[in-house]
This record gives sequence, structure tokens and C-alpha cells, in this order.
Amino acid sequence: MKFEVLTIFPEVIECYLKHGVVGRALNKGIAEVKVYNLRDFTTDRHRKVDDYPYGGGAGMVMQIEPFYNALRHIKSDGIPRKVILLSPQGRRFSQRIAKEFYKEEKTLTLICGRYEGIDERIKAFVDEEISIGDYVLSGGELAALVIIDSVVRLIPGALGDELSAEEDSFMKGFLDYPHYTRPEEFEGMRVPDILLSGDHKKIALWRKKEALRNTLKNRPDLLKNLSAEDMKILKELCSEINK
Ligand SMILES: Nc1nonc1C(=O)N[C@H]1C[C@@H]1c1ccc(S(N)(=O)=O)cc1
Repeated sequence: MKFEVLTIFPEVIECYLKHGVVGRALNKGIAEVKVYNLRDFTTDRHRKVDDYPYGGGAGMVMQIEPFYNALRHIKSDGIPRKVILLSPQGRRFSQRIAKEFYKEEKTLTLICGRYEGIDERIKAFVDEEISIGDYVLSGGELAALVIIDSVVRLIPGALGDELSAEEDSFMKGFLDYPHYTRPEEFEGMRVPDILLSGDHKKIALWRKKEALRNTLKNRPDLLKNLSAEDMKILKELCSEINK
């Protein structure tokens, strides 16, 4: 899986790519990220990337030319890619969209805006606009990293042998179960005995029940299309809660 990021702060992206799951995936060669500094695609000696907005108003707007020059350079290889603009106005990103991007197997070219955004004419060169949430960030770089991280986790081998993306909570369609590790007791709070029992079948059932409990409490909207087994567990849980 290949990613390309257009940004005025390449170091923000490059720093994140040195660590953790994404860093290991890049070192293994199962993912590739190319970061392009927009200032390298300017034509003036000040390497200017923004200007005052037509119509007045506060803030600055990113100029289209550096993005256009960068995209023309990048696209000259003729490889199919999906050009994505990160902005609060885009389609809301989710695990489902991460899977969609992964399965498409196209290079994802991520355009990161700053300031008040990018000249509207950028949309003539964009395939899709994506938002990671209903808030305004200082830059699209965090959103680009969210997409890179969540898609890279789906690549076989990215999570290492002991884990798989299928284990991720949102991959199963609901929230995760609680996790514990040593010590067995901390400030009077004990690890649930079931987790110390060694009975893997009962532990799996407990984890499913607690995942459903968390989902019922925090994201009931995710409780749809449950299997008959999960529905049975959910009903038991509801009767316990209503006792
Ligand atoms: N949320 C987000 N999800 O992805 N990107 C997000 C984000 O906040 N990016 C901001 C830096 C840039 C930006 C882009 C567009 C606009 S605008 N003029 O469209 O309002 C405002 C701000």
C-alpha cells in the first residue's frame, strides 16, 4: 500500500512514521509513504504557499499553484491513485472507509491544508474530500496520519504475528472489551477473576459480553446486524442490567 502526502510541514508526517506499527510496516516494506513539501513546488524566491482571501476577511488561503505543480509532478508516473483532500467538509472517515481504501489498492495521495483552507479550485484535481471529524484542525496533517495509520493496520503482517486487524474492535463492528495486565491488584482494584482462571472459553465469552456492555453503554448505534449468539449474550446482559 502506497501513500503520498502533500504538506508544508513534512517533518510532522515524517516524525510519526518513525514509530510503532506504521514505522515497522515501512521498515518491512509492506507500506510506503512519500512526503512532498509543497514549498518545493513554488516558483517565487520566498516559496510562498498562501495569500490573502479574495473578498477580504481574516486569515490566509493556500494558493492552488503549489498543489497543482506537485500533483502534476506526482501524476507524471501514470500510476492510478486516489487524490484525497482532508477537510471538515468531507465524507466522515470510518473503519469501513479505511477498509474501502485498502481494498481499492490504489495509491492514496493526501492533500493537507493549513490556514483557512485551500483555494476552492483545488477540488478540480481531487477525487474525494474526507473529514476525520466535526472540528477544525490547524492542519490536515493529523487527518492524513489517521488515514495512513488505520489503513496500514489492515495490511497483513503490519500488526505482527500475534495480532491481526480482525482483532481490532471496530473490525468486529463494536467497541472493545476491557484489557488488564500486571499487577493483579492496584489501589484495591483487582483484575476480574475470570481472566486469571485459564479457562479460555469462559474468558472469550466474558470478553464478548463486556464488549457488548461497552458498546451498549457508549455506542448503541453500533449494535446492529448482530449474530444470533451475540444477540443472546446481549439479551442476557440487558436482563442483568434491568434486575
Ligand atoms: N476535521 C478535519 N478532517 O480533515 N481535515 C480536517 C481539518 O480540520 N483540516 C483543517 C486544516 C484544514 C482546513 C481545511 C478546510 C477548511 S474549510 N475551509 O473547508 O472549512 C478548514 C480547515
